[in-house]
Amino acid sequence: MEIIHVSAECYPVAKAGGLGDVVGALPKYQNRLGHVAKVVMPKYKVKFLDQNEFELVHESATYIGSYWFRYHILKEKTNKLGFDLYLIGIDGLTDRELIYGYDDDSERFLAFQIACLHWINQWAHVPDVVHCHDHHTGLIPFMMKYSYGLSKISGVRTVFTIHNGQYQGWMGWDKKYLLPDYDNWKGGLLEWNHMINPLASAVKCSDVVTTVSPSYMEELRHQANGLEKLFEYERGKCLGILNGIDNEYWDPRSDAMLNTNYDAKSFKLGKAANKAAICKTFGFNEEYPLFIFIGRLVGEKAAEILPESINRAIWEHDGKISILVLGSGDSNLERRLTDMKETYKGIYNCYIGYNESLAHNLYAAADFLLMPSRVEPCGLNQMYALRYGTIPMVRNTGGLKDTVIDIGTADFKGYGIVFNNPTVEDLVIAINRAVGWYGNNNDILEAVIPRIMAIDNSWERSAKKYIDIYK
Ligand SMILES: Nc1ncnc2c1ncn2[C@@H]1O[C@H](COP(=O)(O)OP(=O)(O)O[C@H]2O[C@H](CO)[C@@H](O)[C@H](O)[C@H]2O)[C@@H](O)[C@H]1O
Repeated sequence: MEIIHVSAECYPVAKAGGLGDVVGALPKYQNRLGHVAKVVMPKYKVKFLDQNEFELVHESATYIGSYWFRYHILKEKTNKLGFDLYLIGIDGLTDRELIYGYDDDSERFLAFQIACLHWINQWAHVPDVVHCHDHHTGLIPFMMKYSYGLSKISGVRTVFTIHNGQYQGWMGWDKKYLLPDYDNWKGGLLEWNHMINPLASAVKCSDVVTTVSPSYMEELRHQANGLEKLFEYERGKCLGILNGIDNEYWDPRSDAMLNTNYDAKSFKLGKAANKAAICKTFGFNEEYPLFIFIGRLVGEKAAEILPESINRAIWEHDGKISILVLGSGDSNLERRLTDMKETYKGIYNCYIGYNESLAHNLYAAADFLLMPSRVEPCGLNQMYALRYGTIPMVRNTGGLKDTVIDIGTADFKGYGIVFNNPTVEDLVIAINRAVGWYGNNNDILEAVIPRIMAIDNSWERSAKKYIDIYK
């Protein structure tokens, strides 16, 4: 089967979060199952472009509204990612340093989607499946089915995966004229609540809609930033498939970014060495339990409860804990987290920004990972933490619910700390449990760590499930 993944992110080319991880791994595992999975994404101004070799495979021009634009397609030459990677370059629109955050993001991603389909429509053959990810590619299923100029691919099956249903790509109807001419009777399929809503349109027009965990699929029927009724109505074609992780890339035995590599046998020394290095860098006491938070500093991650929770936890434990935050997002929150560094020198620290290598070292060094998420479609951090022998502390929601079992349940088969509300109270109580565990029950911790490191959350199983739905 030939599968075309279309996405705004793909690690290691360009990543802002978990979407990049998934699109950088899933196609590789699908290829190993004997299929031909390819990735098409915008050509941003990123280091990956300069550090790798590409060949020009296509050049053409088409319209966005009445504006005629040229585009070109580069293919990475060596297949080093385990799949064919195609970058669509549109001068003035895709060639930016950041993936998102520009005033003309709607036009940028719309032009990317139009160019992508314009290209595929010119192939001598048609692919079996076009698999779109998140709202940046959400207008593709509609355009494939109803744009007059794309009739050659109108019968190709489409799958749409929701990694984050909070962002929907809303745009006003004034932008309707930017889409290639389509059957006007079908215009309602673009709309939700008087706006063009790419995510809603993809849910309506795709053959199958997936979310990245079964629990999140359930939750969307009750909480979907305005689309609850749509998910209820379309439930027949929606299903949740839990994300996997790339076990080869996220492997403490061979991870080249780590200070010290280790496995389930040498974890005690290995994690201690990594912890010592991080404690030295951030000025912490190695004796105390190290808590980390990694992620976007936004409401979905309940990041705004961090400052008060950190305050409270530090006071309750008399400063005998270490807490490190790695993330970026809301600028007020960034400032608050930065200001607190001075007050809690040696106890709390933060790194505001994106740092892939630091993230790897933190998963390896920490004792506990904090994930109080308000909404978590799947969550990869908790799975990386498990793989690196770090105990996840998660709110009971979405994919976190599907991947972490509380240590206090299920005949001691659990391995994490689970709490119910994204509140300061619940997070501090969870931290109290963790500190108690760390101080008094070190034997239990030592028994749990090799067990969590052996949990298989790899992509193999989920990659097969996607193939089944394509079939
Ligand atoms: N400042 C920083 N520096 C370095 N690395 C950082 C970082 N901030 C985040 N990361 C990394 O980005 C990834 C975050 O992935 P998540 O899946 O936890 O969240 P995200 O909300 O981005 O993804 C969305 O899509 C994914 C994929 O489907 C879902 O799992 C998730 O629930 C959904 O919200 C991890 O690899 C993490 O290490």
